[in-house]
Amino acid sequence: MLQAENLACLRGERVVFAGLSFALNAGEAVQLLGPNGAGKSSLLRLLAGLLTPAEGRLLWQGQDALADRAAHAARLRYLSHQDALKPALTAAENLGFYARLWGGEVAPALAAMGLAPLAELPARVLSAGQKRRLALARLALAPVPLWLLDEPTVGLDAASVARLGTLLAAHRAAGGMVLAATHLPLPLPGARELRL
Ligand SMILES: Nc1ncnc2c1ncn2[C@@H]1O[C@H](COP(=O)(O)OP(=O)(O)OP(=O)(O)O)[C@@H](O)[C@H]1O
Repeated sequence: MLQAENLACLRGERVVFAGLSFALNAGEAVQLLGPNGAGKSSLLRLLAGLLTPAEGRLLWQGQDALADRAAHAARLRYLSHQDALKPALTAAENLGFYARLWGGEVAPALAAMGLAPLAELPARVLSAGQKRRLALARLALAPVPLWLLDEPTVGLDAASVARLGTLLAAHRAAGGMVLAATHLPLPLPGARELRL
């Protein structure tokens, strides 16, 4: 279980949010909602261990999640606004880089996001939506319990949103947790809403 207790986040000199508490159990999903600048991306970065909370605690199975940042990083996938692709590498090579880090098979992960026909194209020639799909295909590599997704469906066509829905459903059915910031409807049936 992931538990946030009384979290506060400072960016620059400003308090972005404070007194934020929630819990996420195996198989559960939360959609992070709120206007531009409300702190959704900041919360995801904080949950990913990339920002330190100004106040409060983040617990994983009842223990301080951020005491060992490497152990925390190993239990999550964080997808930011940026697709983090190397433009000169092909789609398959980009995913292969992460497969070597995390384990998993490149071909089924590409297929999960409908990218098999584009496997040998350099990432620089992919369209915006295809780049987003390639970033999302990382989720289909080795399983980890916690997915933190920042506006995952921006630029995706309907078929790709449905493919992401399949990945999300399988992840949750296996006990995985999802926190996703979004301004768009997400394929996350039964997700709770957390409004910042
Ligand atoms: N490095 C930084 N230094 C100072 N302020 C920052 C920094 N990064 C973010 N902020 C501020 O923190 C606030 C929250 O930003 P954040 O990106 O978390 O919002 P968001 O809810 O994800 O917004 P959006 O819906 O536009 O993606 C904003 O007011 C932003 O200007």
